[in-house]
Amino acid sequence: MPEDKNGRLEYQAQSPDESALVSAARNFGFVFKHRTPNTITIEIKGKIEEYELLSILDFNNVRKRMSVIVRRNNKILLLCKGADNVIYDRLGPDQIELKARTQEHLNKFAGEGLRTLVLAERYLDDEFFSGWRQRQQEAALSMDGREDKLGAIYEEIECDMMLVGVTAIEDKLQDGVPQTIANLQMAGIKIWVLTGDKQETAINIGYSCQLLTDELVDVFVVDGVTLDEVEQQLRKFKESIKIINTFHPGGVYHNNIATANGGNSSTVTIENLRHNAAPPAISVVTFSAECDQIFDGGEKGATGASTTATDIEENTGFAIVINGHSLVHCLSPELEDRFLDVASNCKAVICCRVTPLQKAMVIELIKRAKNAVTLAIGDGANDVSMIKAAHIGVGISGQEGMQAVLASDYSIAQFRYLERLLLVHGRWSYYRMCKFLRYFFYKNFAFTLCHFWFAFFCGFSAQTVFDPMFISVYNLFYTSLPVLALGVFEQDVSDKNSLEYPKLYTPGLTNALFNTTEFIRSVLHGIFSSLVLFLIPYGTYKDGVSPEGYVLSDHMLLGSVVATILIIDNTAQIALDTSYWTVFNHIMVWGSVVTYFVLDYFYNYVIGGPYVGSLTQAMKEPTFWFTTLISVLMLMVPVMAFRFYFVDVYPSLSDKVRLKQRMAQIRSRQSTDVLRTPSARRARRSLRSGYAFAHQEGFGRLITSGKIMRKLPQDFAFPLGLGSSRKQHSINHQDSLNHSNNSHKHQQQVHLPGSSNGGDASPRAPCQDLDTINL
Ligand SMILES: Nc1ncnc2c1ncn2[C@@H]1O[C@H](COP(=O)(O)OP(=O)(O)OP(=O)(O)O)[C@@H](O)[C@H]1O
Ligand SMILES: [Mg+2]
Repeated sequence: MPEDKNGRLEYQAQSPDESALVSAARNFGFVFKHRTPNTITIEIKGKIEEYELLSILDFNNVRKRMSVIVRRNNKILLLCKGADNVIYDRLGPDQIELKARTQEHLNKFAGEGLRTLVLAERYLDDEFFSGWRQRQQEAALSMDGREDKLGAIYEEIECDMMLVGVTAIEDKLQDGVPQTIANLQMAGIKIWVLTGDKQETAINIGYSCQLLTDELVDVFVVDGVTLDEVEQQLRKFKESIKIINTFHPGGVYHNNIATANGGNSSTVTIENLRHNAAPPAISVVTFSAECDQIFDGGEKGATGASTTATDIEENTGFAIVINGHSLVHCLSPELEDRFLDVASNCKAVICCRVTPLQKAMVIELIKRAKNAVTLAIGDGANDVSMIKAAHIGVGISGQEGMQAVLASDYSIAQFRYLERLLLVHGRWSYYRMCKFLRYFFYKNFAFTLCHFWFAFFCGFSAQTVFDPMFISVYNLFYTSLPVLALGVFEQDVSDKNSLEYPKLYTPGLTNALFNTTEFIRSVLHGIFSSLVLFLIPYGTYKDGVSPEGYVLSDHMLLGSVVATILIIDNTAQIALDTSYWTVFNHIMVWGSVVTYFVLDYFYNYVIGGPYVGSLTQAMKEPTFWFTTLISVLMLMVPVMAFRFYFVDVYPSLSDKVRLKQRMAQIRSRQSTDVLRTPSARRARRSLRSGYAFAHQEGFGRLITSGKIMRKLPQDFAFPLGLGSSRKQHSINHQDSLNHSNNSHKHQQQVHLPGSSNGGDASPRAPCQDLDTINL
């Protein structure tokens, strides 16, 4: 539809291709002026021409073409545009030379990454057309199988056409696509591109978004027409992979050894990388982070998650490009295993000329056969089925309309925001959820099992150790909000660092933060806590008498004391777990303890609960305070020792990044608020000497000066203070190894072909080496 905007014609089109074409024609002096339901008016070099519009043969993704039938000067003309292979199959005879020349142009355009459309025309005689129209109207009115019937009728008329020519439209990548893909790959996510474009265009896009690189050993192209051909091609590729793996043990084979995965997985699918301001989005990317299955025969080693990611990224191996007609066979039950086997060995998978249904089928296959978590991202109506099929559907709102957005779970405005969605929000969400769960199990086991131990001392009489009111509101009032605040606000590293170190994402892929082991650990921790919580007060108060001669060994007093220590322990525990303190966390955590005492008083004294006076009496005696202190120390010291040991000796990437973040904070705080006081100067001096030391010996000795120790969060101060320089050496060694790999990679990235096509001149270099975290 042409629209007059301030004297200039603007076009509203169903597809951005079309608006680009009519705009270009307008700029060359062929203006699409006006349109009514039955007429089209154009202006050719100032001369008005009017066409009668007889019929529109709509586009769909199966037909991959569309036509209009128009009449002018009593001649009926069919004009058709569509995908090259589809139009070529429907051309009349005797155009061999024209076809060959056009094919050359097509290849050239597609090789440059342009979206091509082939145009053709056919003059129709009146009689044939009226007969056809009759049939078309009948088919259009039929109640069942209308689509198929119309398809067959369209087929009748869209044949014997004359080739007119070919158009090519630049479909620019959106900003930041190569960078986003690189970072997501580094995060251990596997990417598949599913596009309706032709093979050459798809490969070119693959290069410009750096999914395909010159580092690849081989790019396999599957274009077989029959099942046998496709099978043979797949078999051949499998052989090549085997041979190369044998001869390049440092390459892909290396991955086989090092990939470690808990058997779970995650796959992600993506669509549309194109620029909003440019013609339409065409690419679909599928991600899969199935580390253990990606590499054939990969042994499950004992390596950690970050190692897995390193190995994935080092896999320069293979890429596979599959054509739509071959994909049909690849998705058949006979070949799907073989197909997945080869695809899993490839760093990049690109499927071209794929129909919307096939996009969904690919995802279904990955979900089913790989047991992977999939994410699909796309912007067009042709991505809707894929977005619906994937576990997580992301729609990009852009020029291709809102269908994808409406079908999706998340919608974003640009492809590059996916990085933040996954690496920041996705990661935080997982981290929060796991911490929440671990704490939740812990606190409930610690609470519940006190009754179990008490059963041994109350003759299994089913008497409860706590006040029934306490039991009812323990989870509701005293311990729910702190863990909720943790579940909402917690973050181990900042968003900036999450993006800077994509490998921080990998624990999620391997379910490292909450799994059976973690569950058992929480339960054991709960059991241990409940033992201390019950037995220490029990031992203390068993035959207890106060100095004034009051008997302290009664059930209610014991119950009150255990409950109080339990609440204090829960609070201390969540305070230790919280690494990101907001004002809400403070209110919830400390407020919970205060609430406990206030409610206990209110319930017993004001409402008149049965435990009136028990806690008050206990609190009057030093015994209570010592018991509380000893119990809390016994509960917290082992936990802290255990955590500090691991943070210090086996720091995860997240620990290291947190430390770096913390140091940066201290530095900026040092330089701003307390600059001029003598103590600040001393602190800075010690910080500096700490740094000097840290550079030589790792960060182990950094915290030896008291000033800094107070500034670090508790879970860092101790481990660092206790740090052994021996271990730090090994960490540094590992870092330097990573560094050498990484600098090698960066060097290679400079030479990537098509990086200039990315529309992303100064991408943020993916920073994934651990040694940047050096102090
Ligand atoms: N409006 C149209 N008119 C005629 N042909 C079209 C039109 N839109 C697309 N085509 C042809 O049909 C093919 C398939 O289109 P489809 O929408 O499935 O995928 P795409 O837009 O090329 O890619 P993507 O899957 O990345 O969106 C296109 O490559 C193009 O050749
Ligand atoms: Mg499209």
